[in-house]
Amino acid sequence: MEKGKSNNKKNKSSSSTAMTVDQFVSTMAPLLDLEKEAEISLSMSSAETRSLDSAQKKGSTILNLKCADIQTGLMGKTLMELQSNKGDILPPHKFGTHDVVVLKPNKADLGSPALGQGVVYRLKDSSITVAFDDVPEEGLNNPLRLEKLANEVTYRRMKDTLIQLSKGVLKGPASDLVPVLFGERPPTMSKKDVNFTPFNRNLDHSQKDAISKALSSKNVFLLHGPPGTGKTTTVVEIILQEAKRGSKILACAASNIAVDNIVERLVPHRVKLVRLGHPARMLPQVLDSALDAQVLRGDNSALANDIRKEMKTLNGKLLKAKDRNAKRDIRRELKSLSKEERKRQQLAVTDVLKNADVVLTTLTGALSKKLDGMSFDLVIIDEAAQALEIACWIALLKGSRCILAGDHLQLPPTIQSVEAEKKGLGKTLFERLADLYGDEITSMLTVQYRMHKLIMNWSSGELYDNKIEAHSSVASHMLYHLEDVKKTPSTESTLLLIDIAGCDMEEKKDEEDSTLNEGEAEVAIAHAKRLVESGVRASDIGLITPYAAQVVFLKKLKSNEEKLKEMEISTVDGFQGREKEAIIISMV
Ligand SMILES: Nc1ncnc2c1ncn2[C@@H]1O[C@H](COP(=O)(O)OP(=O)(O)OP(=O)(O)O)[C@@H](O)[C@H]1O
Repeated sequence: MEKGKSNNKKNKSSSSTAMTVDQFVSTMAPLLDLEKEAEISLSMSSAETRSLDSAQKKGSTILNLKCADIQTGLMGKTLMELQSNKGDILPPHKFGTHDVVVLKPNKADLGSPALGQGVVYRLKDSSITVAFDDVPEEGLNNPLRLEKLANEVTYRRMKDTLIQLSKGVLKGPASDLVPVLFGERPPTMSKKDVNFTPFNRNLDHSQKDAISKALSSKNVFLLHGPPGTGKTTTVVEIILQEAKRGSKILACAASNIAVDNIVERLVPHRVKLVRLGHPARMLPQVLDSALDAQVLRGDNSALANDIRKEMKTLNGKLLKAKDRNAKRDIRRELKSLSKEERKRQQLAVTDVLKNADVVLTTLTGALSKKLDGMSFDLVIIDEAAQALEIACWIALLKGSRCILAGDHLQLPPTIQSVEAEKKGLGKTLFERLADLYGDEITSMLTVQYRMHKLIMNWSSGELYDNKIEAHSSVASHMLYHLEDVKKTPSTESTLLLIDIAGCDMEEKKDEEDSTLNEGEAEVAIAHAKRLVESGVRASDIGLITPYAAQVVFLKKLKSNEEKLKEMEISTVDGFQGREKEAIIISMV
């Protein structure tokens, strides 16, 4: 690390980015309200949405669906698959997995009651699967519609956290951490280098350095991970080392998928962990680690079950009893059993959480009542540069030390309200701390395992001071090195630019004011076909674009191409953190 540079950075920024707790709370509270309003106006509940058709055009409603399949699974939830009554693919929409939705009769009035409320579990071009807690009982044989709800719970939770921060956190687990994160007290590191024996034998030098520094940090550490440099790999090793030291850890990320990614990589190491959250939001392979699943396996759950059986017998007796005194006695017994049952259920949850060395959840999930009163030795946040600072505080208030992993030079969190964004809602804690303390608390990973060096060189030069090197496994990797791929003009270039200027391919706007270019979309699909014809598997190709309207149009073109069925199409944001052998970008 360059010392001089770190000091520079610190001096420059302490004045420009230091912020007191009070300033933070008073700036953020109104911005959160703006953001909430913007999100509500995007959803169905908006007063501006006067008709169902306009709601469908906005993408917040999908009309005219049929129930194609119902299954039970997922810890007692009902999974319902819905398809369009009108054709093979769903109309353009803005539903995403994990969104909260309501199911209604297709033609029911805007404000009419729902048949059921659930969480989007799976999305395909032709169907959408929703997980309901209870099966909607009637109306499923008629046409249906789905409406997207604004996620008000998340805002309430963030507001609660601001209130907690504003009340002062002199007591509580984070009392020593807060002053450091607001620049009132300097961060500290243990004097001695921490040596460790890695669980992962493949760690590179920059990963090992970062881990050692993370383990010696006493209050805050930033793990800066440029694309493909093994940030999550490093986070997993830090968690394992900390668990080995006896720390109780809360590990979070902004998105469910990022949390599951960590769970998946921890499970083989048999560390005692629990994943908190709605099972419909988890990857199938981590469900075994879910709190719900572990609670069901616990002794107290078995006891609660026995009590429920006993109550059932007693209820039967109560129905048959004639004598008033006997009835009174049974009722009394039922009441005490019911209390005992509730207690056992709560204990079952507490047992699992107390027993775990690592608790994993999304940032907003960390405000779950189940974690009330619990404190952690360490809070680790992955994807921290994509999370709102307020969301980070939900987790941070539960711990005395924190490690944030991310890359503030990649995409920031998505913000709906232009005004809130301008006024600073999107400035992340990661960025603020990087400005405030710089190299003093940061390690950057410098070996990347994703890209050919020619692709990497641009970002390394522009953003990372030319410090990134490509690992030998990828440095010269070409598409035609893949099994069964032929050397053709499409597979022998590392980076291919196709200029469509002057080709009569004009941009246009869709009803939502999103931009698309149909001609360019055809060029992109044609290139994907050439790659597949050269032997590249469609599932190894990702087609990304900055505009939602272009995604919709590309998907429409793809639906006519059998060979491209397994190719993923997504917005750029939606793809961040993923990897494919070949990426086609439609810039529009
Ligand atoms: N030391 C290593 N040796 C070999 N492969 C590695 C090493 N570290 C990471 N990788 C590989 O590099 C890829 C990216 O790793 P990981 O998912 O941890 O990166 P990341 O930095 O979190 O990614 P993103 O850029 O999406 O944030 C993975 O395929 C991983 O297995």
